[in-house]
Amino acid sequence: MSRDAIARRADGRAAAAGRRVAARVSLGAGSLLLVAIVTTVLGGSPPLAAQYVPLALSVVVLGLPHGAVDHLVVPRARGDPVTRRSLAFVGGLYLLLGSAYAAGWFLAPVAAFVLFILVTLVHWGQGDVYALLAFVGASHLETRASRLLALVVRGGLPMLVPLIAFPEQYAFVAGTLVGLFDPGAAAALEPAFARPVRTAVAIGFGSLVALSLGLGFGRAESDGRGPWLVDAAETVGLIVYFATVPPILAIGLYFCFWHSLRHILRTMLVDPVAGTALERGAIDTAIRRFARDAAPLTAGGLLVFVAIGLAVPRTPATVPDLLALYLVTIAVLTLPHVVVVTLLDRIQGVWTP
Ligand SMILES: CC1=C(/C=C/C(C)=C/C=C/C(C)=C/C=O)C(C)(C)CCC1
Ligand SMILES: [Fe+2]
Repeated sequence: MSRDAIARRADGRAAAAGRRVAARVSLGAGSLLLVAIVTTVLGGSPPLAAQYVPLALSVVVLGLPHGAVDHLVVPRARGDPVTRRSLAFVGGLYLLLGSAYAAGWFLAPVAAFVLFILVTLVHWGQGDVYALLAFVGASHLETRASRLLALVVRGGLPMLVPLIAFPEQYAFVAGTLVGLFDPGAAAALEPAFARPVRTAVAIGFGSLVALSLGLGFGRAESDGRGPWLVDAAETVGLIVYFATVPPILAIGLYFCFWHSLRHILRTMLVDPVAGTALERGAIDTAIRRFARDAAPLTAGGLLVFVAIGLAVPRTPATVPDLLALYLVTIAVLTLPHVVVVTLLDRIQGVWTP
């Protein structure tokens, strides 16, 4: 075997070792959500003040930082150096898309909110499709159509199950976001929370979940149903989770310990320094490297939070208002983040089986 071929094989083994560590970390953190289910079922809903804690923590822990390495991931995934040009591209993307969408919140807050839910559905779904392929080895998602269906299912879990199970809290949070810009406008969303709409969503989305898991079961090799079983267990687990844990708490924990953690592991795997550390199981080294990379633009994200807070017509004063302001900040930052992650998907062949 040539020296190149030996190096490639060693590379492949190392990458597989890194993905195994990522799989273990993400599954371990996922079981935190199980704890939240058990606590809620046994002890009832935690007090409202406590429900805000994970979202508040996500400002500095996992949540906001997960997108703060967007300026580094594309060149790293390509094996290219980070250049002034690549930085300017991501900077320009954030400036253009972010400010256009921020303007949209002022001009048409109801439409901006609906777009936020749709973008989150797509983005959280795309993140899970990557994790299913790279961490779980989901060979049952072998066609692009099956991956698209998995995207809708995985993204629909956090965005649609709370709508079906907790319409009042959903409407309340929607009202605070829209109300930051136009207190009278939130009434336009009311029909979305009516029982017939929720029933239709439950039937439609439930059918998609059944279709996705059913087709996957048919495609999974009979000798290796493991990845399908993980997919099915995660899907059912997340349905139970979002149907029982109150949504502000449920989404706060999910954002940190599911979506952001999985994406952070993905960014570590494309980074030579953090990736090598993960392969050796040196998770602390990988975390320190990530924290250093993400710190400056996490602070940048906080500036966006302050800027939007100063610009909204009514100064946010209550905890729900601050949460609304934070979610609008996330919305504005997420749109360009989705473009970066979609580029990453392309480089990593997530949509080209
Ligand atoms: C908190 C919360 C909601 C919305 C949260 C959203 C939409 C979060 C999006 C986060 C993103 C896009 C993070 C980036 O990866 C709902 C569903 C209205 C229900 C009530 C609680
Ligand atoms: Fe993300």
